[in-house]
Amino acid sequence: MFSTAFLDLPPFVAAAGTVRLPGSKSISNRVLLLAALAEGTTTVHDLLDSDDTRVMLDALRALGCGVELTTGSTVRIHGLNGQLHTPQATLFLGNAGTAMRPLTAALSLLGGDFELSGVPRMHERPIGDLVDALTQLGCQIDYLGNPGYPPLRIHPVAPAHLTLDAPIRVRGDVSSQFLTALLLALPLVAVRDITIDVVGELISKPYIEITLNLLARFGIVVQRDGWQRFTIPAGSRYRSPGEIHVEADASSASYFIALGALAASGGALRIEGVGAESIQGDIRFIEAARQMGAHVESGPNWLQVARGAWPLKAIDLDANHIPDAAMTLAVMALHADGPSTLRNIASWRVKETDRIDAMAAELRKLGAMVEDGPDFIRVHPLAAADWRAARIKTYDDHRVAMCFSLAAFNPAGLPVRILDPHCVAKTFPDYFETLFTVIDVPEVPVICIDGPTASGKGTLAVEVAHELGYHYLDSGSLYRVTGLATRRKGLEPEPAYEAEIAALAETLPLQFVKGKVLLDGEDVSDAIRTEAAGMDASRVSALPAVRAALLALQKRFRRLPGLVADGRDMGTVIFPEARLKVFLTASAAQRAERRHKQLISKGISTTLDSLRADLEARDARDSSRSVAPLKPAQDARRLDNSQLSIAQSVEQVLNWWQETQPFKSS
Ligand SMILES: O=C(O)C1=C[C@@H](OP(=O)(O)O)[C@@H](O)[C@H](O)C1
Ligand SMILES: C=C(OP(=O)(O)O)C(=O)O
Repeated sequence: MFSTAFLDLPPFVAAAGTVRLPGSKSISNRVLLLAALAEGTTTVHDLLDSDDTRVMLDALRALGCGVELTTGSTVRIHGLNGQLHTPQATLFLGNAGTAMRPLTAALSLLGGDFELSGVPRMHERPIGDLVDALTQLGCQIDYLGNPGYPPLRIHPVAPAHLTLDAPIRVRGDVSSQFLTALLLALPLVAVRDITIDVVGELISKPYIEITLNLLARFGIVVQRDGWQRFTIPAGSRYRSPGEIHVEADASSASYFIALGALAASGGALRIEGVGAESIQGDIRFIEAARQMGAHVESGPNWLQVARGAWPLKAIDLDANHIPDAAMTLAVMALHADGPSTLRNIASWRVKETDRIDAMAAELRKLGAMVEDGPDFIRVHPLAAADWRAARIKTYDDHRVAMCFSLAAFNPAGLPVRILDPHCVAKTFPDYFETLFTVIDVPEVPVICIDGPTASGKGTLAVEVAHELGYHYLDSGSLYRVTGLATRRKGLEPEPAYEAEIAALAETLPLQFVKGKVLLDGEDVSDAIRTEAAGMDASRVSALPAVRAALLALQKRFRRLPGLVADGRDMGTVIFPEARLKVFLTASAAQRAERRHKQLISKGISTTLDSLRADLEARDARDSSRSVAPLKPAQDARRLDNSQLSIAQSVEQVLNWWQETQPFKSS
């Protein structure tokens, strides 16, 4: 997951390959709650691991439910059998509607004292219609903030005091989750038939199908009269199915379906974990994508997508049945042959953010003309000349972030900046990493930081990489590791062994993991940092065959979303086309002092004078060697950090990087 302030996506040109998507949020949280209410143990396979499921799992644990995390994405839930072990809890439910609404209903009926709260936006998302329905039953719920919204306090009520004989009326026109919550919870008290009447036009209907389907898997067969009346038969009891598999998330699939529809070439994009037979209503996104021209094939638990019509065909769609996935259509609409309209989407206004406003504002930043109203959005196509490189605000809404990643696919070849990319953690923490496995870009960004020994380039490069979410290549350590591997093989770092050392370098089993350098899995970070190892590194790096062998290895580090490479010849030899090259220097006195401190802190004794003499000798050798001598690239920016703090150097490099980007501040 990217926890950076922003993530820059270079322009995409093609997409191909296979993605396996994480589990459905809607199924995961329903299954967790049902398993917790049921008798017996339920093993849940392929459970989504994200913010929304984490708050549900934490809540279940706080209620005394046994939650066993087994291998990978499998979780074992030991059901409460309708009996609370802990009838008192304060639960934080983040921004998970699928936790807040169903838990409110279940806890109101289970009897106990509970406080339910969430993130500030959750306290702006309505729950009044559900509370009204529960109050008709005799439940006691107080609003702790604004009436009609969380946070809530739930008081215990004896089952005998519940009024179950009259139909329970619930409004369905703000969120279907209120009806889902009642359907999931009422079997707890089904001593007689319990009827729910839906008032107003029910929205997001396919989510009710998911609820009914999963209730049936847990032994509860709800009788229904269309979308108006639902009856839970007397004597209904949750029975664990023992094992249950969670399908991949159909809404998450929409971003990859769209990508397949947009990508010009590169072959088809295969999506695994969900197919057209899914129980999730959002799978009907594929009908809309096909209508716009996408080629979508499907089989058991897979989809395959390729570009069909181009430009895409404009669409005019009542998108009430696919409220989440429909946002993706709004970005596809930029490539259509006319304006596209998504209708009947008023519920967008009460989700993670006001999604109609958010989509309209951010699409406009890209240059698009957008019309919007209380329950619709109309997006006009965007001509190549009108696209702008935008900084996309994400409003802590995972779907805004994921939708706008698709804007990196544009005919103007512009990058897109996604602010606060970590918001995808709500339902798809590794969204960007997954995206990067299937997209093709003309140029992966790279920043080179070269400079003499002990200039602080490693620290600077690590920090810059951290700020941008980029990969990091410590090329100096490649030579150090090669030097170490050379010694371990019993060879001298001399020209006489050049061929053997080059062969060794070519297949170096090297990884940089969390600031550590691993050689064949062994942490050699300290072993390669001794002065002797530095000398060996300098000697092997002067061997042309070794440099050639390490060249390909170094280039392989250049992966999305970008790379910060530090060394001596990153800008001159390895990545000469890099858009930003920094040549970092500091006075020999300063560098000797820093190195001295570093070694002392590691318990290695040395003197300042000898260090300075070594540094100067090494500088002379590195800048006079015939192969790739240490010198700034012609187009390098020089940074003397003798008088700068690390933070100031980082800021300077980031500012230079920013100057190479087309984003306007907006
Ligand atoms: O029941 C569910 O799992 C959901 C129902 C929908 O909400 P509304 O019914 O509020 O539209 C949907 O947007 C949400 O992401 C998940
Ligand atoms: C609306 C959404 O979430 P929630 O389950 O919190 O309602 C969503 O995931 O798009």
